[in-house]
Amino acid sequence: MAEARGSRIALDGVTKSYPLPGRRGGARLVLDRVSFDAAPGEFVSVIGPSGCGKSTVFNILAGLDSPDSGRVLVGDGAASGTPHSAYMPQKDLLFPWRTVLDNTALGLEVQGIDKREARRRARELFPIFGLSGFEDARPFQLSGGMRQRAAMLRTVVQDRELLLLDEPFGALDSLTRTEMQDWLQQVWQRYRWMVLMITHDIREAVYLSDRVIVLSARPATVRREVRVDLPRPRELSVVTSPEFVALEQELLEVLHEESRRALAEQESAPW
Ligand SMILES: Nc1ncnc2c1ncn2[C@@H]1O[C@H](COP(=O)(O)OP(=O)(O)OP(=O)(O)O)[C@@H](O)[C@H]1O
Repeated sequence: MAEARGSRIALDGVTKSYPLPGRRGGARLVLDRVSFDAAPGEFVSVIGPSGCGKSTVFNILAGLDSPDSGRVLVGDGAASGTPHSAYMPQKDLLFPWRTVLDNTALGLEVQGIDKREARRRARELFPIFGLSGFEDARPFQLSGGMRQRAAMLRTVVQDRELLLLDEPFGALDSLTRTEMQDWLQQVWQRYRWMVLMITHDIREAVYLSDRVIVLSARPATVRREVRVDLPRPRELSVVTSPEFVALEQELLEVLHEESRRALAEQESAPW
């Protein structure tokens, strides 16, 4: 098992508003003093009602957006200009005209790494990501699970301290999804990346994570943090253990409560 490396990354009192769409003036508060962290080698999931601000949190962590107030901390200091995270968005965004290898090397090329070197580094990971033999294939020749693994390889190969996975398995059928969760659990165990993952699937969050963070209805605040102390490696059958079911139940109750609040809020102020 790899040694966990890197620095703790934290959101410290992050607040963010966006202008109201189609209205002159006025703003919608999306994040309200959100604070949480991830430690090197830790797998943390973020769940919350639809539209509560999860992707906004990721955009801020990835440096794609900036907070109105509050900070992103890396170690003990405020994040500098260098990106510390690699972001895997909801859609796999593989370019259809590029081979799988060229797609997976793209993130490194964008960083300015020589094309041959970028391909060499990406190619090395193909066996781990179950993609050997598909280096020269085009994305349409891959199954849904393989496409997601290719998108994840492109993210991991960038060798950043933090991986941001935004619903990585959201578009997959349930069997493929379970296989991918099992696979990710095994590779994570080997590499011990620091991961923040957005998911709508509580079972997936508990199965994969060391900690689950529940965001409230918008404006998002941290509503609950739950530690998952189930021993690793986790068999798929762990989902039926009483400890697992109790955690799932606790999270389900909080999430339902927040989803109901989000719905009520939307009915009273649909903008
Ligand atoms: N660039 C933007 N400009 C204006 N409003 C935005 C912008 N980005 C997000 N929002 C608004 O902020 C709120 C939170 O959006 P966000 O995508 O972060 O939620 P989410 O929790 O990731 O949603 P979902 O679970 O549906 O993916 C939404 O009301 C959205 O319309």
